[in-house]
Amino acid sequence: MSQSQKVEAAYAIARDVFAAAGIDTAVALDRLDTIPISMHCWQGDDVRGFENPAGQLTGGIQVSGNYPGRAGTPSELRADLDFAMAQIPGQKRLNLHAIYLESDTPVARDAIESRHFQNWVDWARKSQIGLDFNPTCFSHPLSADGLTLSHPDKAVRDFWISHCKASRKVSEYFGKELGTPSVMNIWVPDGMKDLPADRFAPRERLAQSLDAIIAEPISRDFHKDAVESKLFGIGAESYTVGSSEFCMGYATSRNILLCLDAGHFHPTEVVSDKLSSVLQFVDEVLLHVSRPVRWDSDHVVLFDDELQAIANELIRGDILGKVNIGLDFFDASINRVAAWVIGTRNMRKALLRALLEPVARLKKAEGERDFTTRLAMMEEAKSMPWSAVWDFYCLSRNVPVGIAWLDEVKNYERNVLSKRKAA
Ligand SMILES: C[C@H](O)[C@H](O)[C@@H](O)C(=O)CO
Ligand SMILES: [Mn+2]
Repeated sequence: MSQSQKVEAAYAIARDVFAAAGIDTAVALDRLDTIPISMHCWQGDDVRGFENPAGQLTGGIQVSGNYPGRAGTPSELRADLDFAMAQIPGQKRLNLHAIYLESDTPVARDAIESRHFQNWVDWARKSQIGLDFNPTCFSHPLSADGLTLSHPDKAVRDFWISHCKASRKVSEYFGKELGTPSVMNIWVPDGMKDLPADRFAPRERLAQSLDAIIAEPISRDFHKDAVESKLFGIGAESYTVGSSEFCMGYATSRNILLCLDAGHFHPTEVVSDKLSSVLQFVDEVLLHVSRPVRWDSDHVVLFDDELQAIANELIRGDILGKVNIGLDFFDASINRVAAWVIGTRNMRKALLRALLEPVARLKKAEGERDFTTRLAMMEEAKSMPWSAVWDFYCLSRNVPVGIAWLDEVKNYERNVLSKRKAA
């Protein structure tokens, strides 16, 4: 029996097991195909971008590791993305930051235009994927004291307001060109290392700046605004201007998207439990699926309990139409392409498992207050043969089955990454 035949035979058995539990695996796989996952460009080059790649990463985030083979040019980054995406089944998008612009001459952040991203748009069109966007409010001299949109100096605030306004235009362009709205997420690092004497004024200024940014209406057919909260950053341990309450209140009152980053909350809080709360008050959410290890460390997403809980919420709550799935991690201690593949395949795998859950039966048991049945079914679902369905999914979507993708990545490392000049 060939490897493919073994995968198909295992799938045939699994399909019958799931059918007996009332689940149609073919329907689940078709649905899985349509769920976009927005991969973040910044895993490929340690959040350097092409504006000033030699500059320092600031804003209280940090990439550690020096694994060889980092993408040093836009073409290298796109080649790495092409390669990574070919190892991952299902619909993908790409999430770009403003510092990934391309220009022969220096471009100030407040002067970025859609033409600086034309190569990305052409690439996305060819790859048949949508683009998402982010203004970059860090790694810049005018963010050096840790404040941007909430800065007390109006000139500094105005600079970042202009950058975010220009970014909205780029985002709108993406949506118009690619026929799928671009979600533009505003995250600012603003905060203070030590106890502030005035917690009010910076938040008041941040709200005013954001109001100025989103003042011009842009059709949601092309562009969607989101704000991302955070608990703390390096150098902003005592106070974060864009806290969870701030962003939740802002997104709710201005009718924009709220971005929930899995690493941006107190250690015992989980994003999976927040979705059903925040969606009572905002009509759309952006997820930054990440993995905090003791702090907002942005480790590669694992196939762990919280990832599964997030995926289960998306399916059990029937909220896929309201939640944009994005990833946010950056690890330079391992092969960066492998990091994308591991994290994104894990997200997709968790979605598959969630789609194979007997949701109707679970809800029925709960409705009848039969919590014994609910718990028993949830536990049995874990050992259902979902992995045979996953292997078949990969096989039928022409991506490597099991760990076969690692051989591909190792070859790519040998033939491409190891020959790179980028330090
Ligand atoms: C690079 C991203 O914009 C950044 O990771 C942001 O989303 C964040 O999570 C900061 O901690
Ligand atoms: Mn994030």
